[in-house]
Amino acid sequence: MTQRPHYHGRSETAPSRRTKRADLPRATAYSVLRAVTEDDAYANLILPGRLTGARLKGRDAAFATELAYGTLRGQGLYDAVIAQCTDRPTDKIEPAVLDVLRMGAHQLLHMRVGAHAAVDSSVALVRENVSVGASKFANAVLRRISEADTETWNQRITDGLTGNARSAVMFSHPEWIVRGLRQALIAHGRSADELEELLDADNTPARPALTALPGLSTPAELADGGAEPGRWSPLAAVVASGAPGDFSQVRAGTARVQDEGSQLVTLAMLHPDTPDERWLDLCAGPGGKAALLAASAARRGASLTAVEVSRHRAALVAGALDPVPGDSEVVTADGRRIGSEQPEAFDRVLVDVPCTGLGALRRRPEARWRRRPADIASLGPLQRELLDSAVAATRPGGVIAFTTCSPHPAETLAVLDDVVTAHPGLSVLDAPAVLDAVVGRDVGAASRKTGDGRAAQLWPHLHGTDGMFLALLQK
Ligand SMILES: C[S@@+](CC[C@H](N)C(=O)[O-])C[C@H]1O[C@@H](n2cnc3c(N)ncnc32)[C@H](O)[C@@H]1O
Repeated sequence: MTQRPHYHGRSETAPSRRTKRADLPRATAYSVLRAVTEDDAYANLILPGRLTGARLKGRDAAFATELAYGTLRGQGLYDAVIAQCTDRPTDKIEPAVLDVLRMGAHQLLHMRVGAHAAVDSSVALVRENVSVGASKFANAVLRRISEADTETWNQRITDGLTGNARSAVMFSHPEWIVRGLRQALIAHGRSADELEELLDADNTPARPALTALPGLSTPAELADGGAEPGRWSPLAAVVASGAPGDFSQVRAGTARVQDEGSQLVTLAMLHPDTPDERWLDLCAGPGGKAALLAASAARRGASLTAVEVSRHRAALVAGALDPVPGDSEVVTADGRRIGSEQPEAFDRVLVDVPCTGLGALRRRPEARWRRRPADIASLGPLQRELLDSAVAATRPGGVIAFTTCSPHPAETLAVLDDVVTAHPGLSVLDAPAVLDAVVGRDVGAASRKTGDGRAAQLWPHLHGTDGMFLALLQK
């Protein structure tokens, strides 16, 4: 059994004093957990506003962030621990109390918070937000958790478990996702021995990466503001401390928060040789890749059409394109219709299909608990129809980039195989070689061979990026 803890806090030091009242960082993290549990909120969308609202900065903001995100990621593991400390099944514990217990367990087992501070502040949260009676229950459970160390708890909760079931508890993932990620490693030609490293990477907070939009800002300017160089993308800078909003370029929309994996797959579709007049982004919301495409199109004299079916997300795309000069339009429409409405009209087409997001779990702390196995099957037909539409919308000789932020073979290689079979005129380009050319060195992203080329797969545990999949097709 591995000895390491499986969570890595950005800030593991607590507001230090022993407390009988809930302090502001903990109360803020708790309010985020409640919104996620009660209102299906997305933690990464609401947390920045809650931090600002509570006027938390620096160390306190980092502590609240780690508390909220770490608790959400570790929920499965903490529920297994809590289940051993009470006769009450976790689904019979009042959710407002369970959120505090999970947050307390995170402090006790994976942050360097003293036991008294972790227990007392949690008990205060329950007393202030639920009831005195419930706070006594929380006190008893958390004291029991504090009586053993992390390693002892790891042994207790995995006792008798093997294989995927053990990895699921140990690394706090639903078992069906562990199974899917194991299948993904094997399908893309990697070893299943990497599985625990991959699960561990999902529990490791990612530092935000920025894209300097070509012609509008540069990585060097972002470095002047304190960012560090990116690892792969020629446009990347990494926020080493503080928040992305501290950069004037981010506030102006000339640099954007964007994972390096997303930067690379977007740059890759611009690499193959083909004329540049009209470009299409068929699934554009919220607009990260569209902004990079629009800035690049402006420099090549091309135009961009960004299609998005959701009105709300189309508005986000419009906001992302606003600071970018050049010829771009946002169309609120079903991308499945574009192929028949505008056949053979575009030179470069991006199809960044809706997917389970299993490659981006480290940046979406609660996503692993929201997704269901049925999502994979239900997204399959839409992914194929969007790709078919993209093929129809591409002019002969044009290039299509099929991307997902999931490595699951049912959402990547199986979709690619079906589309290549349905359109015998398509060639599969060597996407890993294109990524190598974009980066200027060996990226090591080769997946398996498909048709006359190869798809590429990036991995959180190998590349430190989201698990982006890329296939490049030429019509
Ligand atoms: C993975 S996201 C795209 C992310 C985007 N490319 C970016 O980098 O910011 C998939 C998007 O496809 C949109 N979508 C879903 N079904 C669609 C359809 N039938 N036509 C067009 N867009 C669709 C979703 O609303 C979602 O915004």
